[in-house]
Order: sequence, then C-alpha cells, then structure tokens
Amino acid sequence: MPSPAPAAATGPTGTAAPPPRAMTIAGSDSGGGAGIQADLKTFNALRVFGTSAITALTAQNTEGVRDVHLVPPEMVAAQIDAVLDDIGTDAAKTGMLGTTAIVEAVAERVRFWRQRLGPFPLVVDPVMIAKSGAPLLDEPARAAIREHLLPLATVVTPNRHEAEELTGLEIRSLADARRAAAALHALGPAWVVVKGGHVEEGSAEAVDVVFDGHEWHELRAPRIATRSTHGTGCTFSAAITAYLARGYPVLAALQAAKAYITDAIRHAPAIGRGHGPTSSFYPWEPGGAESEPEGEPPGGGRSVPDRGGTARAVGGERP
Ligand SMILES: Nc1ncnc2c1ncn2[C@@H]1O[C@H](COP(=O)(O)OP(=O)(O)O)[C@@H](O)[C@H]1O
Ligand SMILES: Cc1ncc(COP(=O)(O)O)c(N)n1
Repeated sequence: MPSPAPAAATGPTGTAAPPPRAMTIAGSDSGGGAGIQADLKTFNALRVFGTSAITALTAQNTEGVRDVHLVPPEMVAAQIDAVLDDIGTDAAKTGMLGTTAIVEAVAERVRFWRQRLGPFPLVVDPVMIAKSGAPLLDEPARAAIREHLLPLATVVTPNRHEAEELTGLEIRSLADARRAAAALHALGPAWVVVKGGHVEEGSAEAVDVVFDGHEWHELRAPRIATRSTHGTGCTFSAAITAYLARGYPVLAALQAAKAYITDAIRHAPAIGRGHGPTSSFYPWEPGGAESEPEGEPPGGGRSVPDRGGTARAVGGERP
C-alpha cells in the first residue's frame, strides 16, 4: 500500500477543526495543583487548547514552596512571542509574575500582540503570596501590576489579601469587598472580581463580588469545608479565561467559572499532606459534567462580537 502523502511543509498540520485557544503566563508549580499546571489542566477540561509562557519555576508541593527560580524577562517575552506569532490566542491570563521586570515585559508584549492580533481578552490574577505563605511577587512589583497590568485587564481577580494590597483598604466584609472592587475598577480593568474565599470565612457561602463600573453582581456558591484549596484562584481564573476563549460574554464566563471551581473543590482528590489540589478533571468523572454547560455558550459562542469587540468587554487601554 502506498504510504499517505506527507503533510505539506507549510500551513496547519492537523485536520480537525481548530479549538478555541488560551494562553497562561504564570509560574510552574511542581506539585501540579496551582500555576501553569492548574491552568493547562483547566483549559483542557474545558475543551480549550492551552499554551503557556513560564515566568518562574517553583519547587513546591501541597505543604509549601521550597525554592523559586525566576525566568529572565526576555525569555518570558520570547515564549509569548513564539506562541502568539504562530498559534495566536482567543484569550490569555496572567498568574505568578515575580518581579517588576517580568510584569513590565508581559504588559509590553500584551500591548504589542493586541495591536497585531486584535484585542484578545486578558484575565489578570494578581498572585502575590502562596496559601502556604511564600511570597510569589516581590514588593515593588505590586505597584507595577497596578500601573502596567490592571489597565490592560478585561477581568482582574484578586483574593482578599491581594485586593487589600492593591487598594490599601481593609476587607472584613462583603461591603468592604465592594468598596475595594470600586477602587480597583478605577485603576483600569473592565471587570473586577474580588474573590470571597477569605472574606467572611465563617459564612455558609463563598461569595465573590463583581463590578463592571456600572453594575454589581455576586457569584455565590456553598462554602465547602475542606483543606483542598491549593490553586483555587489559579483554577478559577483559568476557567474564566477558557470560557472567554470560547466566546462567552464576561458575566456568563464568570458564572460558568464559579460553577467549575466549586465542583473542582467539591471533587478534590486526596493528594499530598498539606493543602491538596482541586479536581480539574471532574467533568470527566461519572456524572461529573453537571456544571459544564453544553452546546452554544450564552450569547451565541465564538462568533459573538462581544469576544473581542467592545472596549468594556475586552478591557484595558482606555483612550
Ligand atoms: N472553601 C470553599 N468553598 C467554596 N468555594 C471556595 C472555597 N474557597 C474558595 N472558594 C472559591 O474559589 C475561588 C477562588 O477564591 P480564593 O480561594 O479566595 O482565591 P485564592 O486562591 O486566590 O486565594 C472563588 O470563587 C472563591 O469563592
Ligand atoms: C506557581 C504558583 N502560582 C500560583 C500559586 C498560588 O496558589 P495558592 O494561593 O493556592 O497557593 C502558587 N502557589 N504557585
């Protein structure tokens, strides 16, 4: 039998329809529960093709961070360029960035590639400290996130501590979280989500406060009593990014991501001696697809102009 003709030397090599694409710019967690690893697993579970630019290696497990090795900013930029030049992306997210130089390099490349490719959505998860207590962003880089990255963000997803650091406000209640969300919105992101994992921790629900500059929303879900919360913020922001890549309007992406993270926490596997990871793959477990809406996303899917269309939906770079 003649062997099949070799693939052409140029052009796409696959034959299946291209899936939505999402890129994560974040640190590696050797323990697999947070960072790049959590992001790529989440993209995969939500049927989005994931790409990555690694900002740092961490020697980490469920008990803590043992060591951090930062990637030179030029190498972070080179990874972003290599991916976006060839593969492109339908959405991107940032996680652990480490230093001012890396924050600045990422912001510069996002601005550059948005001009080339069109204004793809960017989710900024302003990671500062690991749950285990290790710093993942140095002190001066907090100002760089405020100055350079927040103005580019379609969605910013600080937890309680990060929202306090970025605004200087103390957050003890949902009312405080709302005040912080308004202050963060003034720094430039189109949408702000102040996550409630660490707000009113004794309450029956984990409530995230959402503000788009005009309207207030809340993402509510039962609070699950568990130690398996390593990487919840990474998984949540990756799910938002995946749903944005699939064309969901922002609020629908936030709601779908909240359902996903809640189920991922609920189905967490027993792994490690410390704060264990969540389950990114529960949609594939028997009966596990309950929070994964099937069919066309709300608003009509990838063709909706909302995906990259309006400044408010995509965010950042105000005139
Ligand atoms: N114990 C929990 N039960 C249910 N949802 C939770 C729990 N802890 C956190 N969440 C949710 O997980 C998401 C990530 O929040 P959070 O843990 O505050 O982020 P981070 O990992 O950045 O500290 C949010 O939607 C939050 O409400
Ligand atoms: C590489 C990397 N990125 C992000 C986090 C935050 O996750 P968590 O707050 O759950 O420790 C982490 N621990 N490691």
